Amino acid sequence: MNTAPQSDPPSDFPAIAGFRPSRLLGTGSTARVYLARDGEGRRVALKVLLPAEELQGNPGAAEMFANEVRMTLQLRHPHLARGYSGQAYGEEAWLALEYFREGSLDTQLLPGIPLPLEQGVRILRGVAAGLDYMHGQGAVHQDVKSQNVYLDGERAVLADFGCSYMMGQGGRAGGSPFYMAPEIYRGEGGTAASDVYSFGVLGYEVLAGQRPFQGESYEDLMGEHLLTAAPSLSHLSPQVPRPLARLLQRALAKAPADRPTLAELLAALDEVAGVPEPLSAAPAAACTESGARLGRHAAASPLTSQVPASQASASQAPAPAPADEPAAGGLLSRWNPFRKKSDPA
Ligand SMILES: Nc1ncnc2c1ncn2[C@@H]1O[C@H](COP(=O)(O)OP(=O)(O)OP(=O)(O)O)[C@@H](O)[C@H]1O
Repeated sequence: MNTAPQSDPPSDFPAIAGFRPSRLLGTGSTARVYLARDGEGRRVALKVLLPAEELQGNPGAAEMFANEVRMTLQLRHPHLARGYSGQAYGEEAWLALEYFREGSLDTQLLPGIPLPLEQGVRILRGVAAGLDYMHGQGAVHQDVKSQNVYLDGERAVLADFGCSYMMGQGGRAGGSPFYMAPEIYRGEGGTAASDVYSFGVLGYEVLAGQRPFQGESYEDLMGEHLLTAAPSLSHLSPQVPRPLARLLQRALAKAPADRPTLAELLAALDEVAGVPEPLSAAPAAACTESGARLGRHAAASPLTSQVPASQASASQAPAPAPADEPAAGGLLSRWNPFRKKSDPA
């Protein structure tokens, strides 16, 4: 049942046919995000490309947004943000996706304070499962970070596919400086192993309450990611079982080939979680196909091509019934001073 108030939305809100925006959730580097009701009365996060005058310092923004629309509508997994519909191109490009009322993980993290082990492991398992699915589809995420992980009760969901691409089709290297693998700093293309590296940084953030490298500028961080060995996670956070701590530390190996696979990481996380049916082995509820793996980190060739804009704007999918809107709220304001996406290539 549509319980949306019938009053008109404020006039400075976008007029996207079929949606009633009610408030601004936030503004990113490419889009403004509104809480809105769609035609079925469900709550959605409605992402709308920023107007051209606001994108002038960011020439690749429209392309990045188009990419995000296509990838979000294409990928289907319980631990990836669900896209409902969108329009990839044009000045009024937009994307309607699953709304996460609890907000993103970064707002729940306090510097220096790890999450309780059980909660941290649950979050990491979810992210690893979503990422593993992406890799199986031939895609790389390229921007795994706590700001792009959303929480929905016990479910952790990886979102924001603006930097993602299908490896078979090529794309630009990118990411966020606290999380970027050495090869990305060197301007090489991102691979599944680069995502594993970013996942390792996320692992430290969640389980140790701090990122492994803390530089205060882009250059400092580049030096640390390229040259400094990651601190021991067991030392930083003795409550993390040794095998998992060692694996997460190995995810930060400078050479991509020395990093563990997501399957190895998932198995270690499953072990700590003590799950009877490992998430690593569970079928992805919403997936129709799965990809064969090529080598340790390589993804299969893409099983599906990117959704063309014409299809993207028509794509619709059923969604869970929305819960009541809560008071949004995290414990902290954003913890990442380096918000700009970089493209060192
Ligand atoms: N699906 C969602 N559910 C709830 N809130 C969301 C959702 N998507 C985005 N938001 C909110 O909107 C803000 C802007 O999101 P967006 O993804 O555009 O940018 P970002 O990830 O914060 O930054 P950047 O685009 O620079 O990476 C987020 O910080 C978050 O507060």
